Amino acid sequence: MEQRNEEWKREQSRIEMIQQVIKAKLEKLQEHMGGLKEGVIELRRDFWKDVTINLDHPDDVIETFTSIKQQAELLAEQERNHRQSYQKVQQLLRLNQSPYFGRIDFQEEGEQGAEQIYIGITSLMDQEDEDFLIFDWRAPISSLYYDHSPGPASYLTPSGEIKGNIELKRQYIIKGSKLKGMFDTGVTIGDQLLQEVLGGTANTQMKSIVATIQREQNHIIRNEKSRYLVVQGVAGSGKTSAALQRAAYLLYRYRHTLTSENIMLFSPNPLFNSYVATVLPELGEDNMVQTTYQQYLISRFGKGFSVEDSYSQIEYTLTAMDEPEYKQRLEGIRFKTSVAYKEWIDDYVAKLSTKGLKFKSFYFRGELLYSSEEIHDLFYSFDTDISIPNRLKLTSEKLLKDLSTFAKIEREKDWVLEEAELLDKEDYLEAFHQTQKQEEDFDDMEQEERFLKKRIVSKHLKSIRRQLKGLQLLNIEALYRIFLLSEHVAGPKDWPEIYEYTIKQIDNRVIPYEDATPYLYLQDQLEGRKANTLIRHLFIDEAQDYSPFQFEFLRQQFPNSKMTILGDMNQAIYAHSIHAPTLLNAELEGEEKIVLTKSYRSTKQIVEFTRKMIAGGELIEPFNRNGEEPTVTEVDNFEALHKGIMDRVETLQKKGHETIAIICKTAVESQQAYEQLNKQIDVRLMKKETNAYEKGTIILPAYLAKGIEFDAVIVYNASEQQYGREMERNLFYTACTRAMHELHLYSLGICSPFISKE
Ligand SMILES: Nc1ncnc2c1ncn2[C@@H]1O[C@H](COP(=O)(O)OP(=O)(O)OP(=O)(O)O)[C@@H](O)[C@H]1O
Repeated sequence: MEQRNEEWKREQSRIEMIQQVIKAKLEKLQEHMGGLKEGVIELRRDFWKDVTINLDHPDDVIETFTSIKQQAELLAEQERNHRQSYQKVQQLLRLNQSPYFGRIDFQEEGEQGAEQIYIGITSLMDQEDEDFLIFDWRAPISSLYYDHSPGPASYLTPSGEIKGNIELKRQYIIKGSKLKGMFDTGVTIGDQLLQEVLGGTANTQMKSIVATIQREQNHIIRNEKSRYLVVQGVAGSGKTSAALQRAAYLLYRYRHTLTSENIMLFSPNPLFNSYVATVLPELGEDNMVQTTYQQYLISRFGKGFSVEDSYSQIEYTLTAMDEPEYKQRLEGIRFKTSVAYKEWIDDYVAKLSTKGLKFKSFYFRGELLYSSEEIHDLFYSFDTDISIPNRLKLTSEKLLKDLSTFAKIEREKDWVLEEAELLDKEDYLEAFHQTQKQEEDFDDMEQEERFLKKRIVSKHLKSIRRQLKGLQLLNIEALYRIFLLSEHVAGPKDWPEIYEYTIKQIDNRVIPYEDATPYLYLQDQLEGRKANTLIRHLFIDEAQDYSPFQFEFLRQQFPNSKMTILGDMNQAIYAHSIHAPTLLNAELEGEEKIVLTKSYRSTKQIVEFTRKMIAGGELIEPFNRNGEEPTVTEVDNFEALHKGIMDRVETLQKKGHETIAIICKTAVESQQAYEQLNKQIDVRLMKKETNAYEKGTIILPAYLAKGIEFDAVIVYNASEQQYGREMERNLFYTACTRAMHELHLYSLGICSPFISKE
């Protein structure tokens, strides 16, 4: 005890020493920044004073230009300096609150004595900038802390492996610069600390887990070799957490070549996007680019079509079982997301190389300029060995050349002069300015008129030019329609009904969700891929929801990206992904697979209850945190259902649970539940457009709860009727696994067969 007290005092005084260092560094930085700020202000104010402007001779112009450039560079440099110092201040302030969370004493082979390595969210040097007082958690040596227990250990550095012995491994809880807890740990990273973290209340924003990263998660975070890193992890195993810390790791590891703009996250919905958006800033990094697949599709389609959203598709598959075309729609969804459908498109594209492409016609002021037949003939006049996109390029180039000649002739026509007379004052003014810029010695009036005529014709040709330059010559919609109707090798039995449904939707300017990817894929095959080369690392969360076709599409869109693909087959909830191949189980060349089986989110009782709902669930290992047994209550009318739920909400609130989710199967059910419950308790309804939520009691459909967690979950109606079909199993499992501390199920009539009666 005595010894422990001594240790405690020693650690507390080290924290105080660190505080002193931080204080001194902050003072120095603030002084420096004050100077910088004044410098920037002064530079901005006197910018023009310090440049000599002389435009009399070409030499003077060059000199003036150089002088402005130098001044601008100086200003940019000072501003950059200021920004960097500001970031340093932020980091120091963060460190001041909680300087580190871990320590290892490492005796390196061949060295005298063990070195004490303190680990925090960022590094700190001593006053003299000679030794590290704190190591960044992402530094090579810090991996010792995550990967090893006391005893022989090694870590990798860019110049090779370093071996040695860990003599001590310690964890700290430091709040407001005070030591609140200290544990010497064994095999896993601080069961005790993890207990404490996981036992806390749910947050409306995800938290970073750097202090308690587990060994298997550390492998995901630090993996650098694989082109595709695929993580199959059970519900609550920390996939999303690992992904976010991995992004922070990559930004650190490749800090000279990679920025947050080069990393992109595809997440399941906007709500999830905002839920995870604070993790990277908490770690002192800028957030990465975040999107959803739906947003990506919409950005590609533009205004021409409205793209059915994935949730409308789910709502349909979960509610429309009694409709006559239901079976065919489902069959259509499964087929159109498969690789077989992609192969149909590939065959079609191959045929189009020699004949059959449909082109747009282009009109100028209501009159036909280029007919689709004319463009067709021009296109097929080029050698068929040249790819379709390249022939489109040649066709466009030729048309653009013709267009210039056409424009010159058109400028002399009467309509142009007539239109010129109707121009605004601004147009004239601009024409005047343009004329002033010309060096030729023309009559000004003549110049002005020429300029105006050119401008008028250009304005009318702008849209045509843009389309030609963008190689948008093809009528993709017509081609997709023809494709649907053409002869194919064996496909689904009800193909005619399936394509008729699609055509009906397209007639109404709607692209069914299952057709959106194939449509764009066809377009890209023909027009050439619009590859995004800025993104170097792509994270795909909830990867079980992506079909093999969608993945192929993404791979083409991001050809230079490495990918981290994370998901859980048991949470596949789309009609195309249930018991079907998805991105998660695809065989990818250059992939590495990591399986996570331990669940951290929920109590042991909840994990033991939910794992019986799925095949292979016995492999899921709960983290040892105890709580109450989940409950199942069967009632025989809605009144009793609502009464039971309301009483439960009250009890949960009294116990101090802050986020309580009443999870329904669909949006329709959520709306009905809301209308009933809202009359008596304070609840909020979450819809697909919702992109943030606050603490309190909320009602939402299961598919919107994906990826998120709550203190307590109440399943609104866990009856056999609602969750009885095989395709509803995963949705049910997903809903139940959102609970951290308590799970309660209410059922109108007999409860779902997915609940084990043992
Ligand atoms: N090493 C860890 N230390 C502390 N908390 C952790 C750790 N790993 C996971 N958690 C916590 O467990 C919960 C679940 O993590 P996360 O959401 O990342 O899991 P997931 O695998 O993406 O879950 P799901 O697939 O069910 O959405 C979160 O509250 C997270 O903070």
